[in-house]
Amino acid sequence: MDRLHIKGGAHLNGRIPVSGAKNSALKLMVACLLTDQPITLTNMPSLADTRFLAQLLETLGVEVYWPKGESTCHLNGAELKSTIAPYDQVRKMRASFNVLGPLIARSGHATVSLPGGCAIGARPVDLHLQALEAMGADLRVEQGYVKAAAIHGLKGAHINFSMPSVGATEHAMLTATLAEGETVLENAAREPEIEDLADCLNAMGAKITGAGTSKIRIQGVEKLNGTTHAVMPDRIEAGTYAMAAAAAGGDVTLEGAPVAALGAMISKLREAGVTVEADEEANTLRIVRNGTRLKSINVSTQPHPGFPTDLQAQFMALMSLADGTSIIRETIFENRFMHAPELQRLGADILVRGQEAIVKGVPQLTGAPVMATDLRASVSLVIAGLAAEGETVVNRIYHLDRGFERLEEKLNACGASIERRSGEDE
Ligand SMILES: CC(=O)N[C@H]1[C@@H](OP(=O)(O)OP(=O)(O)OC[C@H]2O[C@@H](n3ccc(=O)[nH]c3=O)[C@H](O)[C@@H]2O)O[C@H](CO)[C@@H](O)[C@@H]1O
Ligand SMILES: C=C(OP(=O)(O)O)C(=O)O
Repeated sequence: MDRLHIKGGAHLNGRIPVSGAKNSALKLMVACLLTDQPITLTNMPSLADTRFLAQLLETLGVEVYWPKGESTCHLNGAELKSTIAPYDQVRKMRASFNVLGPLIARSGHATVSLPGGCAIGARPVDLHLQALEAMGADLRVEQGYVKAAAIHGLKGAHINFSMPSVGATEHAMLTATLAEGETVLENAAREPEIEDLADCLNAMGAKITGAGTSKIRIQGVEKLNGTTHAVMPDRIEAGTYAMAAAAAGGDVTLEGAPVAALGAMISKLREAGVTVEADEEANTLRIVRNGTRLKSINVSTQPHPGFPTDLQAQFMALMSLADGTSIIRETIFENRFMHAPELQRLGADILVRGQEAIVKGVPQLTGAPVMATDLRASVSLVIAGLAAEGETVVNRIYHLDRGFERLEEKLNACGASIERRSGEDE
């Protein structure tokens, strides 16, 4: 199993290019199931998750042409050969469950394993299933699989989500593009990745308005076409490197950053005393911290445009070095503080009480062996390791490889010292 050896203490200076967004790319890839014409996705991040989803799509009969090292992926779903998404290919990743609705829309039936993904809470799929049922799908859950059929086709529906779920909004939107008549999604999630998906679907001939607001309207069409679409830049990756620079100190410019999508994170970094120069036209974000100690501030995760849950762990790493006490509230997932005990191994002072973590900043962290427990938790340990004195070994980085493209290369180019080694955990 791979692990990272990080020699902490170096300031970060330089430029980091931001990759395409994992959470957007995955749903864009699923869109290829809705058409018999080719889809080309550019700015694709080559990650464990995107490569893994490509394999699931191949199982379903999609021809995938995506050579290693290339950021353009060609998907051709002209002839689907299966409507079964097996457990082994769905359990590792949340987004793969979103093939269910498109398969029903295209083929009239589907059997899809219940999903996995990061172990950060119960993560039910009731809202996905309610939306598909409202559109006329007949669903049964048997032996861990959702078995679905829509004998009379899918029909547009009025769906009022009880909470703004990103995955359920995207799943309903994908499915409704081919349903007969109008679908209205109320209390829809407003994450930027939803707009990116709507832009791609509209380029394929879908009729979607309101994506990015809490009310989305989808006028069903009979057929969708192929298209070429550039995956939006990864706001979580950009936010992560911004916090790495803030924690380690230095002067880092993120290139191709989705500045407008990062408003909440930028304000929190500024409140903490970090200099952030955001240029929306040039798509750059410059992060500077020289010498001054970080101020401790409170944060509560919220659906977009609030502070993203996917940046909470990274922010905790940062606050563990701040002057004073910070309260971090996680309101989206029930169990997303698994990084706290690992950060404590590096000397952080954190007390978890239910949905809150009370972080008393310490002047210095010290390197130690730690274990990655989920994707964003892993990268919070990298951030802490970069700022810590001595060597930190982050074990089980397969979690990290799900969502960060060329992480060591990007950080080492700015002066970090991170080495990947294989073998037993240390
Ligand atoms: C692959 C991907 O894009 N993953 C992102 C997506 O996950 P994902 O789409 O799984 O997250 P959701 O927005 O659906 O989850 C938000 C909340 O709704 C709850 N819920 C969700 C669906 C449902 O059917 N029933 C239900 O109760 C969840 O348990 C959670 O408490 O959005 C999350 C919240 O921004 C991010 O952390 C994930 O990185
Ligand atoms: C939690 C994440 O992914 P998933 O939803 O696939 O578990 C994530 O991207 O942080």
